[in-house]
Parts: sequence; C-alpha cells; structure tokens
Amino acid sequence: MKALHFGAGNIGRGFIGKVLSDNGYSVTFADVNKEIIDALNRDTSYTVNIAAENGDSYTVENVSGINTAEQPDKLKEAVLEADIITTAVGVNILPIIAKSIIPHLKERSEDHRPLNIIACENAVMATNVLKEAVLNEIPDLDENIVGFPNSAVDRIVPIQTNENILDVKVEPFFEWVIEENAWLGSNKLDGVTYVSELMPYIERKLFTVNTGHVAIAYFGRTLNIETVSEAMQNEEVTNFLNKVLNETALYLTNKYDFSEEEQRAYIEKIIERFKNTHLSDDLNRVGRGVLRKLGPNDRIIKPLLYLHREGLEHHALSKLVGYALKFDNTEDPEQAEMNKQIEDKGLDAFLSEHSGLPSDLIADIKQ
Ligand SMILES: NC(=O)c1ccc[n+]([C@@H]2O[C@H](COP(=O)([O-])OP(=O)(O)OC[C@H]3O[C@@H](n4cnc5c(N)ncnc54)[C@H](O)[C@@H]3O)[C@@H](O)[C@H]2O)c1
Ligand SMILES: O=P(O)(O)OC[C@@H](O)[C@@H](O)[C@H](O)[C@H](O)CO
Repeated sequence: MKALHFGAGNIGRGFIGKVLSDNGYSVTFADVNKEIIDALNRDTSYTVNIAAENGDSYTVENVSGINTAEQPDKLKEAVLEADIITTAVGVNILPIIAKSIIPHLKERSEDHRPLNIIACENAVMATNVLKEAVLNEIPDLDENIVGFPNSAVDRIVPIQTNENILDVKVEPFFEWVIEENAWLGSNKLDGVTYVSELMPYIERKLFTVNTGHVAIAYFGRTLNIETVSEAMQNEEVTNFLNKVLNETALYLTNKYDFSEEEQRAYIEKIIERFKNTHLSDDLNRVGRGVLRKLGPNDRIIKPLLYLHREGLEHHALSKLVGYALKFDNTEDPEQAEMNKQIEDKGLDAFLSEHSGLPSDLIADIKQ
C-alpha cells in the first residue's frame, strides 16, 4: 500500500508518516526542501525519538521523497499510485497542493480504488480547502472513489536540532481524529480515532492546546522567555494561561456536549504536556504565523467573538490579542506583514478587517 504525504516537516515525519508506516504503507514524502528529500531517498528510513525519561525510539522504514519543485513526473506517478494522500504543510499552502494534484486526479478518474485525501493542519475543517479546490476543477469527480475526510491532529513536535536531519523528537502524546462518514473503504487506520462529528474534537483541540500555546508564547515573549517549558515555570504565565483556558472552556462547554469536569481534565492533561522538560519548544515557533492566528476562525478570535456576543467572560482573550500584536519575531514574515498593515491602515481598521472584531472589543483591546 502506498501513501503520498505532502510536507516532510516536523509533524509529517514525527507523526503522520509514522502512523502511516505503522499501518503498512510505504510512505513517499513530497516537499520543496531539497536537503530533506535527498536525505529521505539516501537513507530510506529515519528515527522517531519519544521525549520522555527513558523514551523509546522507533525506526520508520521504507520511506522515500519527491522534490515537488523539480520532479513533476515522479509526483504524477505517486498521485496515480497512492492509496491515501495526506498533508501537513500549513493551511495556507493547501491551495498550492490542490493545484499540483488536480491534473493527476483527473487522469486517475478511471481508477476505481478508493482514495482518501486528508489535510492534517491546525485549522477548522482544513481538508475542505482541498476538497473545494479539487471539485471546482473536477466537478464530476466521483466522491465514492475520492473521499475528503477532515481531521484533527495533536502531537507537539518542536523544530528539530538533531545531528541527523531526518530524525525527529516528539512528545509521547498523540491524537489523530478523522471524520468517519467521509472515509472511503474498509481499510481504516490503526492508531486513529474515527468520529461521526469532528467539529467538537477539532475545536476542543484548537481552542485548548493551540489557544493555550499562543497564550504562553505571546505573553511569554513579552517577558523575554524563550521556550514553552521555561514559560511553564513562571507563575505570571501560568496564571494567564489558566484564565485564557477558563474562557475557552466556557466556549467549549457551552457549544458542545463536554461537561465542565471533562474539560477541566482535558486542560490538566494539556498543562502537563506543556511542562515536558524533555522537549525544547521555541515560543517563536508556537507563535509564528501571527496573521493566521489572528484570523476570525482561528484559536483566539473565534472563541473571543462568541464569548463577547454571548456576554460571557472574555477579558483574558482580549488581552491575548494585545500580546499577539506585540509579538516580536523577526523570522515570522507574517509579523512584518501585520506591522505593515497596521502602519498603513491603523490598528482599528486592521482588527476590524482582518480579525472581524467589533468596535467595542477593539476599544477593550487597546486599553
Ligand atoms: N509541529 C506541531 O507540533 C504540529 C502539531 C499538529 C499540527 N501541526 C500542523 O502541521 C502543519 C505542519 O507543521 P510542522 O510543524 O510540521 O511544520 P514544518 O515547517 O516542520 O513542516 C512543513 C513542511 O511543509 C513543507 N512545504 C512548504 N511548502 C510546501 C509545498 N508547496 N509543497 C510541499 N511541501 C511544502 C516545508 O518545506 C516543510 O518541510 C501545520 O499546519 C501545523 O499547524 C503541527
Ligand atoms: O502549528 P501552528 O502554528 O498552528 O501552532 C503552533 C503550535 O501550537 C502547534 O504546532 C502545536 O504544537 C500542535 O498543534 C500540537 O498538536
């Protein structure tokens, strides 16, 4: 069985590639990073190390790489042969991936083997971005042959600093949740949870793990802290984190069937994950992509808008927007772009147009 996975980065190698390999797939990674692709083709295996006291190591074998910028023929062959296609490239890159697979999906249309295409990105219903782009170009695509299940992926994989560029250190915890109804065929993946309704799971993950993460990153950077585990030792940070997570807990328990106790237990587990001293996760990684993270459907603004509209506590999330605006990561191109937009049009117009915030919330944030 063959898997084609776009994005041979941290989560691609450290999580998705490993799960696919554990399920018996030979995994071909497609990426624009020549160094990683060359190493995959040279070594055909890599090691996943678990960041824990006496953590285990696993070898992922039978892997290869395609340089998408230089090997269009190999990419075509891989799309035609794939039994599953996954991505972990960043949600903004999905339109580029869609464009690169559409011609080959057209050619594949006579092939009646079921093909699931799944985006594994931190965004609400990211596979739909691929699905819409594909159906726009191939409106008569048989959705009984090509399925587009949405998914939620959770495993903290920091930027890697290993001697071997393919090896990857990951936290012990992992969760990959997939929309069951959209999955085609009987060949379900082991190590994955299938659910009939994905939205509660994806929002609980995004608005607890990822909102918690940015609370640590954006506030932590104002205190000149560099890593997540270091920030978790600072009481000001953990107090702020708790306030933010109490507010997103209100959103989640109001909107979905999670009880307060369940959400509290979920939060406690995540706080323990953030404290992992066997991982060094840079706050600049956690906060990067600040424009995306201030988008109306993302981890800060979506719960904030809801809580504000419902008259529920949202002070910490408002403060979090203020810290995000101060994020000072010169390596994040989105930060320079955000600063430029604010300089050109002013803060009120930026927050209104980019994040969809109403004027009274903007006034709160500016206080
Ligand atoms: N790292 C984590 O802890 C984690 C956990 C869950 C989800 N995610 C999500 O997974 C996605 C990837 O994150 P990551 O941490 O692995 O990032 P990463 O930067 O390590 O990996 C992304 C990879 O995509 C490649 N890429 C970029 N443009 C491409 C293109 N046009 N074609 C092919 N490949 C391309 C990059 O070269 C890189 O290797 C993001 O959406 C992120 O939100 C990350
Ligand atoms: O990948 P991003 O930029 O959406 O978010 C940064 C981190 O919060 C994220 O990568 C987490 O480590 C991950 O979502 C844990 O599952």
